[in-house]
Formats: sequence, structure tokens, C-alpha cells
Amino acid sequence: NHIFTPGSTDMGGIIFAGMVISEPEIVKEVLRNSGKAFPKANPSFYAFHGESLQNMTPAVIASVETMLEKWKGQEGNENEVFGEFRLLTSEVISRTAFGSSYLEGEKIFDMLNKLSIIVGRNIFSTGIPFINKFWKSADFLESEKLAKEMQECVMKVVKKREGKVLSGEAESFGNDFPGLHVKAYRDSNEEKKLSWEELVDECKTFYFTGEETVNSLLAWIVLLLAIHGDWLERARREVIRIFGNQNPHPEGMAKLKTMTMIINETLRLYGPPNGLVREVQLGKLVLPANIDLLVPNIALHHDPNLWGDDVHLFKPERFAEGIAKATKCNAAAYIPFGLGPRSCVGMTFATTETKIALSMILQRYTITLFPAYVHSPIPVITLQPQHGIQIILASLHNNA
Ligand code: HEM
Repeated sequence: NHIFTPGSTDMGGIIFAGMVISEPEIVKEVLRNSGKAFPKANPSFYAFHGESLQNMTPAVIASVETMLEKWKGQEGNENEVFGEFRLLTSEVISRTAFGSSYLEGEKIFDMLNKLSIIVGRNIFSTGIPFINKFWKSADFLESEKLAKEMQECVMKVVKKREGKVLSGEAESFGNDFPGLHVKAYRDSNEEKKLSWEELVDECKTFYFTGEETVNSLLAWIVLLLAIHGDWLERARREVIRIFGNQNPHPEGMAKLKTMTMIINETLRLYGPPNGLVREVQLGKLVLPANIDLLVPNIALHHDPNLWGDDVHLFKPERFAEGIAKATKCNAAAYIPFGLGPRSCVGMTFATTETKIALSMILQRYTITLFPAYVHSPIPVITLQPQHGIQIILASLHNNA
């Protein structure tokens, strides 16, 4: 039952070169006072809220169905789910964010994936400013090439949308993620207008934040349920009571109380972001210029002073009466989606996607851990299982 506990300054053996803040009161001050809120006028904000979010359900269901189709006939075999969920979450982001431009979206994802591996390898390496002007590492050159290709891909999506409107084939740029961004890019109001660089950045951010995070979360949940069969059964009973064997729907998802507890507890133990980085002035505290502050959310989530002596155990019942009760109203004790103005805009998207995928899996399968599984979480931008997560599926229906 005991799990990996990172130290507050030790990021997988690498010491962060800045200041690490894990005192809840200071964390609250830092996060609440840093950055401006994500602008509501920003097309990304709109694309992942309200009406747009409702439209995502069929796209997520279709992507989960594709994954489950591949799982048929795999019962009893070793099944590595971290990789499976990577494919699933990239498809979900491509379908929901890029809609009709889904295939271009997949290409962008592929390049971002390669880029994230390079970033992961180099995240703590420091360049020497003068030398870097004349000598560029192979990784640096590769990342420049990928960034250029990615820009070209985004440009293609933009041009295609523009072309359809200019030729009269379409009346508007569309209300999906690329459509709203093209509209903002062509806005005549200079204040609202998105620059070309901002547009490309938005696409990269959404791909990256939308895929890596949910991928890890789903994998860790499946691991914990494979070990804790009692919670797996409780979650399944709830899913069957609410949805039967039908596909998940928005009204039912709001009623998934046990699953919400399981998601919250998994985010506490294995929250995907390894830490939040800020550049701020702290009250009267004078910090050296440009120093980064690291808020190691994972250290707060593993602090026995905040969570009790059983802090390392998987106990979803902590969240039976909600997050406020579980944290005794200490807002900084639990920050899987951040805190303050720059907290996660994709939180509802992420939890909806997770609930749909889990419900559909639990409707069909029971899960046990593959005996050769090796537990080794490592921080690669998000907290990931170094050797994957291998499970064994057993079908609940003979014909599944
Ligand atoms: C389990 C899933 C997820 C977790 C745990 C998570 C966590 C976080 C955290 C902690 C932050 C704040 C970072 C900071 O304060 O420095 C953040 C920001 C953000 N997240 Fe998520 N996230 C998840 C899923 C998603 C998804 C699915 C999307 C989009 C589809 C998304 C989009 C974003 C964006 C755009 C930001 C930046 C907001 C800003 O700059 O103000 N996230 N996320």
C-alpha cells in the first residue's frame, strides 16, 4: 500500500535551482497573487466551456470506443495502458479541439509528443549563453525543426478555414477551437486580435496540457483500482446503477460520487503536474532578480501534517464529503489543478473525459495488475510511470 513519496526539493533526483515553497500559507499567497486570470475573451477559454464542452461528449465516447474495440480479444493478456491512454487522449484532443481538421491536429500532436520527449530530457540542463550562440546541440536543432513544422501545420489549418470563408464555401470560420482562433487572429480590434505567435502557442498549450495530464491520470487510476479491487467494484456498481450498459451522458456524470472520490484521491497521490513555477515578489520578502519559485504540489499532497499519518495510503473515503472537508478548508493543501488566477482552464474537460473513459471500461471489464509490473513514477513534465502500467483485463460479458 505504500507509495512513492518525493521530497519537497528533490524532483526525481534533480534539485530544482530556485526556491521551493511548500508552506501552505505562503503557497496560497504566491498562487493567488501571481498572474492575471485567463482572459474569458480568449478563444481557448470559450472552446473548453459551456456549450462547447457538451459537444465534446460524443467525441470522447467515439475515441473510447475505438480504444475498446482494440481491447477485444486481449482478455487474459498483458495490456500496457499508459500507452493506450496516450493514444486515447491525443485522439480526444484532436477530435474535440480540431473537429473537422482532426487529421492536421493529429500531426501537430505527433510533433508535440517528440518535442516533449526532448524537453523532458533537457528540462534541467542549463546552457552557457556565449557558447550557445555558436554551438547548438542535436536536441536543440531537432526541436527548432519540429517547432517550424508545427507552425506550418497550424498555418495549414488557418489557411484552410480562411479559404473556405473567402470562397463562400462556409459562412463563418466555425465555433470549434481552430475556428474561434482564426476569428481572433483576423479580428480588426487590435486589443482582441491574436498575433500569429500567440495563435501557434495556444494550439501547442492546449495539445500539451490536454493530452499529457489526462493520459497520466487515467493510467494511475487504473493502477490503483487494479490493486484496490474493493474500490473497483464500488465504482463499477455506481456506473451500472447510473448508466446501466448505456453510454455515459452529462446528467449521469454529475452523479458519479464514488468515481469523483477516486479521481480526487488519485490526483492527490499521483497528480500529473510535478510543480507550479512562478516569478513573483513575495510581500516584503526580497528575492534575487528573476528567481523562479517552485510550488511542489506533490509535496503538499503528501504532507502528513496536512493529511494525517495515512497520507501515503489510497483512501478515497477522505473525499466522501468533498474537498473542503478533506482539506479542513485549507485551500493550498490540495491543488492538483492549481490555485488562483492561473489555475487550470481545462479542469471540467479533464474530469469529464476521465469519467467517460472509466465508466466505459468498468461497464465491460474487471482489472488486475500484471504480476511483472514495476512501480517507478518519474517526473517527466508530468508524473509518469517509467515502465508503463501493465494490467490484465477480464471481460464481464462473454461476447465483449
Ligand atoms: C488531470 C488533468 C489536468 C491537470 C491535473 C491539470 C493541471 C493544471 C495545473 C496545475 C495548471 C496550473 C499551472 C500553473 O499554475 O502554473 C493548469 C493550467 C492549464 N491547464 Fe490544465 N490540467 C489538466 C488537464 C487539462 C486539460 C484537459 C486542458 C485542456 C484541454 C488543460 C488546459 C490548461 C491550460 C490552458 C492551462 C493554463 C492556464 C493559464 O495559463 O492560465 N488542462 N493545469
